[in-house]
This record gives sequence, structure tokens and C-alpha cells, in this order.
Amino acid sequence: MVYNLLLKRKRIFSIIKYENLFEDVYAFRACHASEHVRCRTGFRLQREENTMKTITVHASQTYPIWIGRGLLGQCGTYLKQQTKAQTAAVITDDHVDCYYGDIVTKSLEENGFRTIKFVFPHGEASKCSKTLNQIYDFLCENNITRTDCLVALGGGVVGDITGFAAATYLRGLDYLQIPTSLLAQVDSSVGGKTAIDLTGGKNLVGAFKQPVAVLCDLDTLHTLPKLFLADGMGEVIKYGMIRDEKLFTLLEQHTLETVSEVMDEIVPTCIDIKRDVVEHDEFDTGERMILNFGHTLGHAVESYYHYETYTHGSAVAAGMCMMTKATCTPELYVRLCDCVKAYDLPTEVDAPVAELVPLCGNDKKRASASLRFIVCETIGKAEIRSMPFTEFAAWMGGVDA
Ligand SMILES: NC(=O)c1ccc[n+]([C@@H]2O[C@H](COP(=O)([O-])OP(=O)(O)OC[C@H]3O[C@@H](n4cnc5c(N)ncnc54)[C@H](O)[C@@H]3O)[C@@H](O)[C@H]2O)c1
Ligand SMILES: O=C(O)C(=O)C[C@@H](O)[C@H](O)[C@H](O)COP(=O)(O)O
Ligand SMILES: [Zn+2]
Repeated sequence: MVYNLLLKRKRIFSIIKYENLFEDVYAFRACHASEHVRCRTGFRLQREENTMKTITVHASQTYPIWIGRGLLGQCGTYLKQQTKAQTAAVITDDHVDCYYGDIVTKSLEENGFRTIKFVFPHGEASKCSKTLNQIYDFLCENNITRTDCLVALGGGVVGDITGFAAATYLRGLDYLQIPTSLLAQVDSSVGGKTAIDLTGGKNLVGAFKQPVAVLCDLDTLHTLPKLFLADGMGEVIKYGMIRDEKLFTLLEQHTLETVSEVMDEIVPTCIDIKRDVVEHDEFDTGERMILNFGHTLGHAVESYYHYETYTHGSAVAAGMCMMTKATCTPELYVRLCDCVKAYDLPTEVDAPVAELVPLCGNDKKRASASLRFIVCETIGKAEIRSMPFTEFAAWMGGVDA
């Protein structure tokens, strides 16, 4: 109850004050709420187990995505179906650990896995080589072998770095994705892009490594702070824009306050779009680039502000609006901005576009001198455009985006 009161209070706070409150919420939760979450999850497990959906991804590795409620307490049973591993190494961050570390460990142990856990500080700053090396050392000290597996429990930061550790440690071992943020559920846990950031840019070191399965428990979203619910909505709006006008229209009928009512529809819809795109172009040589709508400028925004001011989903939201303003009709731009604003996301940033553009030079869609970027002139349809980078820089620099 204290947590709910804090969430209500939060709405009248500025983002800066919100950060402090956010820490308070976690501090409160870490001390008192472990049993509460475990009980509630157990209750929902019985009530809603039948509504579980499975989406199967057919890529270099075929794997299931289980979507439902109350699944976390059974993760060991699910994982056992997908791996012969004896040890499961759970990798998570400090926030997620205080909510869900125990319930996951318990289920893995009950299902016969020797279970070890590595916890790192939350936030994008941890998606770096320092944390990655700590994970490697932890796996080495605990005698992890190629037949064991990793479990990524958390948001996109945990998923991306754990996936990369799984792709590279001992030249590759199995990993399970348990996404707990909206962004991770609809996007980062699916499709096998894994990475860490460099000072020079986002996700610059990475690998394609599909998980053995994704366990997507919608109940975990109950503890996700609104700021990160909004962040995930940035990627959800992206899916509407690139592939699904019906989804976009549904999003227009809701706001950040009401969207939880339709989450059971939104999450599988987005996952299925991602599945389809990944199945056509797993290694990102063509069609998959449409999943990067808003990211060319979005990643530049994150990097310009040193990954501190804008989280990924909010930077993508601003990136989509800036690109749409520069390339599409004013009507479409206004429609997109209205939707973005309804989810408390930014439509622009203070940084001048001319200063963001040089940071696009490290974009992974760049091919030698050409930069590719994504444009949606019609809602539900995305196209990949290509331009010499110098031309792009001159054009965007001159466009009042
Ligand atoms: N691999 C991909 O395809 C892909 C796709 C999109 C984004 N990404 C990456 O994902 C990252 C962003 O992911 P994110 O937004 O999940 O960030 P995140 O992992 O930092 O999670 C956001 C915050 O929410 C907390 N949190 C997560 N789940 C929670 C829960 N259920 N209850 C309470 N707190 C919870 C985390 O501890 C963290 O503080 C970026 O690094 C981005 O580049 C990757
Ligand atoms: O899965 C993809 O492909 C995506 O582009 C999804 C994006 O939302 C995600 O942020 C991805 O990590 C960006 O890819 P990158 O190749 O530009 O690092
Ligand atoms: Zn993204």
C-alpha cells in the first residue's frame, strides 16, 4: 500500500524529484515487500495460468516465448524443458533482484538446478565492458561449463549483457530470457541482438545469439515504475508505426494511465511483429532494420546526454518524432506527437539536431559512406532509405527537426 501511495504522489513530482522517489520505492521494497510479491504472484498463477500464450520463433535456433501471468514461480519447470544444464547462473540487477531474485532461484532449485546468482547495479551505465568482465569472472569462479546456462532476469540492460556473455563465454552457452520491464518484454528479449555500449556509442560490441526460450510474465509489470512503463511504450508506439495501424489506433485510445488495461493484447501483438521481422532477416541485413525506426537519432540522443538524461525508449520516441518531422506530412507528425505525449514521452530534445547528426556516424545501419535510416510515411508501413552520410549530415543539419 505504501508503494501505491508513493506511485500516486510521484505523478505531481518533476522528473528530478522522481528519481529520488524511485530510489525510496526500491529501498522500501527491498526491506519489506518480498513476501507480498511472492504471494501475489502465486495467487495469479492459479487464477490465470490457462491464458498463457506461446509464440514460437523460427530462427537459427527455434524457441518458444511463453506469455502469461504468474509464470515466474514456475520458471524452473519451463527451463527444464529447454536445456539439459545442471547449473543455472542467474544474472540480474539490484532492483529486479529485490523483487524477483528469490522466487526465480527457488523455482530453479526446486527443479534440480544448482543455482548461482550475480547482481550488478541497475541502469544503462552497467551495460559496459567492466560489468561484462565481472560476469565472466563470476562464471569462471563458479566453474560454469558449456553445458550450463545463464538466466537473464530483468530489463533490457540485463538481457543485452547476459545474452552477450552467453554468446561469448566458452564460445557460447544457452541462456533463458526472463524480461521484467515492458521494453524487454516487447522488444529486447526477442530476436537475439545482444550487446554492450562503448563510450563512442550504443551497442557497438555485440553478437546475435538467440535464447533457448523467453518467459514473459506480465505480472512483473505491476512493480515497474511508471517512468519505465512509459519507456517501454516508446518501443510499442514504434511497432504501431512500422507495422500495425490497428495497434497504433488502439494506442491513441489510451494514455499512460489506462494502457495497463490492454497490456495483455499489446505485449503479444508486439512480440509477434518482432518474431515475424526477425524470422525474415535474423542478421539485420535488410528488413530487420525497420525495427530501428527512431533509433538513428534516438541512439545519438542517448549518447549525447551520456546515457544519463534520456532512457532508451524516451530517446527512441523523440527520435521517431524528429525523423517524422523531417520526412513526412505535418498531419502525420502531429498524430505521432499526440500519441507520444499521451505516454509522457518527449517529442524533441534540447540538443540541436546539427550536434546529434555527427553521433549518427557510428550507427550500425551505416554502410561505408552511406547511412540508412527508417521513415514511416504511412502509419503501419516503414521504408529503409539510404543517403551518403555527408548528405544526411548536411540535410538534417539544415532541417529544423
Ligand atoms: N536487444 C534488443 O533487441 C533491444 C531492444 C530494445 C532495447 N534494448 C536495450 O534495452 C535497454 C533498455 O531496457 P530497459 O528499458 O528494460 O532498461 P533497464 O534494464 O535499465 O530497466 C529499467 C529499470 O527498471 C528496473 N526494472 C526492470 N524490471 C522491473 C520490474 N518488473 N519491477 C521494478 N523495476 C524493474 C530496472 O532495475 C531498471 O532500473 C537499453 O540498453 C537498450 O539498448 C535492446
Ligand atoms: O531487434 C532489433 O533489430 C532492433 O533494432 C530493436 C531495437 O529496439 C533495439 O534498440 C536494438 O538494440 C537496436 O539495435 P542496434 O543494432 O541499432 O544496436
Ligand atoms: Zn530500441
